Order: sequence, then C-alpha cells, then structure tokens
Amino acid sequence: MIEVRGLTKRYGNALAVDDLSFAVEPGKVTGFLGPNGAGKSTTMRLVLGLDRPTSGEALVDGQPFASLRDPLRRVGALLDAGLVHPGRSGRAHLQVAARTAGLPRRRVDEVIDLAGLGGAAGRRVKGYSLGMRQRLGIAAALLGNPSVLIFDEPINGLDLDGVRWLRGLLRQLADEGRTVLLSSHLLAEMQQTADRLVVIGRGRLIADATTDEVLQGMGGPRARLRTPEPDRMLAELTRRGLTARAHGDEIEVEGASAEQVSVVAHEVGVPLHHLSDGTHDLEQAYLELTERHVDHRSGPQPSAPTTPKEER
Ligand SMILES: Nc1ncnc2c1ncn2[C@@H]1O[C@H](COP(=O)(O)OP(=O)(O)OP(=O)(O)O)[C@@H](O)[C@H]1O
Repeated sequence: MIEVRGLTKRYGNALAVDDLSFAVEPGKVTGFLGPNGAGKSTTMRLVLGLDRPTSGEALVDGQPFASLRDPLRRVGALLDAGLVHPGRSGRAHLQVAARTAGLPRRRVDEVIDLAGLGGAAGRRVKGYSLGMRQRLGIAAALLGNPSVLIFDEPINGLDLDGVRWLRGLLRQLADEGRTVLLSSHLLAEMQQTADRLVVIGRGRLIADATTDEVLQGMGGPRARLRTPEPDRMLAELTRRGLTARAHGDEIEVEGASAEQVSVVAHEVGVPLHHLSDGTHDLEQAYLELTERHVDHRSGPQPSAPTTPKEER
C-alpha cells in the first residue's frame, strides 16, 4: 500500500507537487498519468525517499521509505533504465545488486526468467536495446520479491511483444496481492492495463478512480450500431436530442446506451445488424481532464493513441 498525504515539493519557485493525496491499493494495477512536467517522477522519487518533501508525507505500508526495515524486500522500483554500468552483463549487474541487498544468488536466475532476458543476460548492457534495458530494470526491481512495485514509464522502448509481456506480468503481480504503480503517457495501453487511474496535472490531483469510472465520467453512455437504414436511424436519433455520427458503416451515438438505442430502433422499425455499448477513448478523456492543467502545449495534440516505439 502506498499513501500520499498532502504531499508538496517545491524546487525554488516551481511547485512540482502541490498538496497531492491519494492511495495505491494492493491487488490492483494503478496507472499514474499526467502531461509532461505534471510531477509524476517527482512523486515517485518522494515515495522512494530519494528526495525530501517540502511538506506532507509519502508512506509505504504505513511508514516513510527511509524507516522501512529491509526496504529492497518491501519495495522494488524502476526509475531510469539508463542507470546501469554499460560494461557489465545483465546477469553481473543483477548479481551485484543481489549481493549488495543480501539476497540469495538463485534469485538472479529467477528474475532473469521472469523478465524474459534469457540469453541476453550474459551480454554486456552497452549492447542492449532500450527494451532490453527496461526488462533488466524490471528484473532488478523484482529481485527482493517486494510487495510494492513502482515503475516509471516501463513501457518506453518495449516492442509489441514486450508490451504484451509487461501487461501479463503487471496483472500477475497484482493478482499475487502486490501493490503496483506505473506511470505512462501511453494512454491506450493504460486503458488495457490499469484497474485504477491516478491522474495529475501541475502537481495536483485531477482524478483518482477506476479506469472505467474515469472513462464513463467523460460524457455519459455511448453506443455503436450498424443498420441497413443509416440515414433514417441518424434522423431518428438526432430528433431525440442525441448526438449521432456515421463512421464508415457504423453509427456512433453519444448520450444513450445500447439498450436505449435498441428501444428507439424498435419503436421506428429500423433493423439493426450490430449494437454494442461504446467505450470512451482514454486519450480523449485524458486530454479533457488535463486540458486545464498543462503548462505548455506544443502544437496540435494527436488524436490517435500513441503507439509504443519499436524495440531497436
Ligand atoms: N531536481 C529538480 N530541480 C528543479 N525542478 C525540477 C526538478 N525535478 C523536477 N523539476 C520540475 O518539477 C516539475 C515536475 O517534474 P516531473 O519530472 O516530476 O514531472 P513528470 O510528470 O514526471 O514529467 P515527464 O512525464 O515529463 O517525466 C517540472 O516542472 C520539472 O521541471
């Protein structure tokens, strides 16, 4: 369990984290979202005792990180996958980390397997792709078999296989009852991976709810349908005050559920070939949530979800 209470961090005149309070519960994957400069990394560093708060507190299992006994067995973190001695092999890096933390040697091979490093574990880290470095960082975070895991942008640099693997690993860690917090700007990925979302902007809390609640909170129900009489259906929906648009051979309806749309179709005798409840695009929800909380916006925002970079 991670608890952040009234957490504030000031760097000179800049307020990086501003009276932030939220809790990250065990057994769930919690996504930590926010625009660039929102304060996500600073918050994670404060939770990990790598920086001191100006005021407020960040607790892990009820204690500040600095007071934890055996912290590496309690908390595992991936902050910057670049911070590894380039001349060492992945295995050697993990062996040094295990020895320093007083962890058994066999644990190194276990986390190499868990992180899917395989044969790459014997190669020097300087030859690793960003995706392999991320896997190594995740392996290191898992070394102490901790109950709390904190990953800063773990998806960066992973190829599609890597993203799928990470999604499965995060789910497994949460299902084992661990507390899992990950930051990412890959919103479409969060939509699939996170059970809950903590969204911040300019250091302040914007949303703290289940992923479904964040999505549903943006504009109410939606439905999608296909019909051989699209013009008539569009007219009927619009006449009832609903926003309905054609996308190819599909019609998207805002403000009504699939059930409500089926009643309309039945009333006017329009046949439906497909009808489902629509989901909100997290990208859109996120942009709307954070719109008022961004310091700088550079040019038009992309409307398509960001896709992960290919592993080099
Ligand atoms: N050591 C520091 N000294 C001064 N300012 C800092 C320091 N660390 C962070 N900041 C500032 O605090 C704010 C929050 O930064 P932070 O890196 O926590 O945001 P973030 O949400 O992780 O952003 P990103 O997604 O870009 O990594 C930014 O304005 C940043 O410039």
